[in-house]
Amino acid sequence: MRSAQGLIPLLGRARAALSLAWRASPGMIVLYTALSLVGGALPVAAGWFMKMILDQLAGGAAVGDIIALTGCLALIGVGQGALPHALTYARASLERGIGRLAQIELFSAVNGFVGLGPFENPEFLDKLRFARQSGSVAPNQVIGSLIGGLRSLVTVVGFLGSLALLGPMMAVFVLLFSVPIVAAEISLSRRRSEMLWNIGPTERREFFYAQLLSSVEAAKEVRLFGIGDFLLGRMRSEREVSDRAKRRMDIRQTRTQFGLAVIAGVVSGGGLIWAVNQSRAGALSIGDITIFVAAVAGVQAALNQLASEVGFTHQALTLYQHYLTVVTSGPELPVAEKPRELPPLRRSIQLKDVWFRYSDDHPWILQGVNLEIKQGESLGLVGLNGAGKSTLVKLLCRFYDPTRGAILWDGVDIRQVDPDRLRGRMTAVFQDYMQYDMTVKENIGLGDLTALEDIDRIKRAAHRAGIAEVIEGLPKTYETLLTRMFFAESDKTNPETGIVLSGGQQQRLAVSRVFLRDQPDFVILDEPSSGLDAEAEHDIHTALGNHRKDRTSLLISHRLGAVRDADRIVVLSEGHIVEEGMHGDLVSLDGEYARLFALQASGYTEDQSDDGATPAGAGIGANS
Ligand SMILES: Nc1ncnc2c1ncn2[C@@H]1O[C@H](COP(=O)(O)OP(=O)(O)OP(=O)(O)O)[C@@H](O)[C@H]1O
Repeated sequence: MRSAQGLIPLLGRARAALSLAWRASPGMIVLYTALSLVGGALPVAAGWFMKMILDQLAGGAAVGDIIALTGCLALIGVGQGALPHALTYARASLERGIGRLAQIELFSAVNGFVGLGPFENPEFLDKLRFARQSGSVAPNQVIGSLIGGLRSLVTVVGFLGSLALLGPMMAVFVLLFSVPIVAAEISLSRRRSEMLWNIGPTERREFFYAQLLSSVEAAKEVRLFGIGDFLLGRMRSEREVSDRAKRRMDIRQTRTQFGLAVIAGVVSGGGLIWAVNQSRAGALSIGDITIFVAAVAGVQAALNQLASEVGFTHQALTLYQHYLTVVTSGPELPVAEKPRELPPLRRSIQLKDVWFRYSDDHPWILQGVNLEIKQGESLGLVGLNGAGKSTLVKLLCRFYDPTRGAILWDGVDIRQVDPDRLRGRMTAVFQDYMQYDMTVKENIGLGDLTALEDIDRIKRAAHRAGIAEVIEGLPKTYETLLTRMFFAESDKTNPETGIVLSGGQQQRLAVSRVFLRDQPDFVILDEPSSGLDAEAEHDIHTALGNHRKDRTSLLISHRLGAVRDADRIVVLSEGHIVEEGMHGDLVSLDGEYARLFALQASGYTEDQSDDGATPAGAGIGANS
């Protein structure tokens, strides 16, 4: 486990957890503390009143005196009965407040990441999982333990004081008994935290298989290839691995706690023998024995409670490290303190000797790429799978920074610009575009929040993406929910509660987000038409072509016909630019592009002459 385990870091985390709890709900903390302190004093008071009643009875006191004492004891009993409910209410309110604030702070921090690095890093994803679990658990645990500890302390001090009056050695003996309990609980919690971290990857894999078995995306292949049992087997064996680790931990814990229970029994039994002997010798009254028994039991229960709270707190604080790491990490990419202005693009976007790899352990994806995209130019980018095209897009959007080299916007390094301003000047359809489980209107409106409520702009964008007609036919047109996830029991059979679009329709919706941004300086289209039928692809490329006209654009497509009308085409291979020029130049060059183009063209021209191959499908969106 990588998190520091020393006392100082733990105290630092405890302070941070308490600070969060205080910011979340100061009033409830005060109420909860007050109720807890009263709750801690009540058992001691009950013990003393019981002792006094018994001593009065044994001494033949007046009935009136005994009734008054009994009345007080009854009142204490009422308090003891009612208090747990008040405590539960206060605790639940406190937990809700802490949970809400922890969630907001965590997701604000996640939202503050500039790029994609953390989201594509498995170690970070593990941290995030623990952070989500521990973000509210630790502050709740610390505040609960602290107040519960105070309450136990009141009980322990009260009873120890009583014990000290009766037999000072017994008080010392019972107190010493607490040391091994607390030490054992801390050791157990440390081991449990380590175990939880170690089984993180196993649990992630188990979760992955469970997702595959239940997700609609995977259901087709799972059934067609008959891999359900195979995945089930893998999920089960991952589960068995994590369960074995947890069982080992449970056995260790049970063994330790059994040992402690034996010691507790010996202490109580020894104490009782001592008290009975003292009573026979006339040194203790019946009432003294009562309070002695209550004190030993009360101190042991309070110490046990205290020790397990310390153990839980230790474990929660160990995992809380992940929460603090996430919320305090700040942006993962450097953000300029005084960002430079980013006026509309006038000259070019330039990649200067750009090298990139995802981490030091990964291979180079881009190797010394030099590329200038002139203002107003449409650039086509082609290359085989894995050549680095989408990676280059990620750098242009500043989802990552180049490992070496720079990307310049009119000569300004994009690292010196506010990332939001940079992205505000672009628009994009990504290869792995999103469909949001929201209404049609929102799905389009998210392309430009200023248009979220501007139905005319949204309709225009839908129209240009060729999806308007489909939307008009939906039960609630632009207000139709594009998911069946949120239906209520009462309307689950009502189609108006949500529909599912086809893959191509979803892609058109993603394209309409591009059309919503009226004046983007730079348009990125990474396989914008991969899921469309031939006619739709033609329509979309024509519309996108118009949208790109006079704008700087980058179009990535494996269908070379779609990029052939670009002003310039660049061929990327294994992280290098290997060819560039216009379609005709590249075909004449007879290199990689010509080879790929001929390969695609042959699929359409089998029964035509070989010369002048113009693939019908490959020519979609072209000037041909
Ligand atoms: N987050 C990541 N971490 C590590 N490696 C990655 C990551 N994303 C992509 N890669 C690797 O980078 C290389 C280039 O991937 P990229 O997606 O840029 O290629 P591409 O040219 O867009 O391919 P395709 O045509 O298949 O979309 C691939 O080898 C891929 O495995």
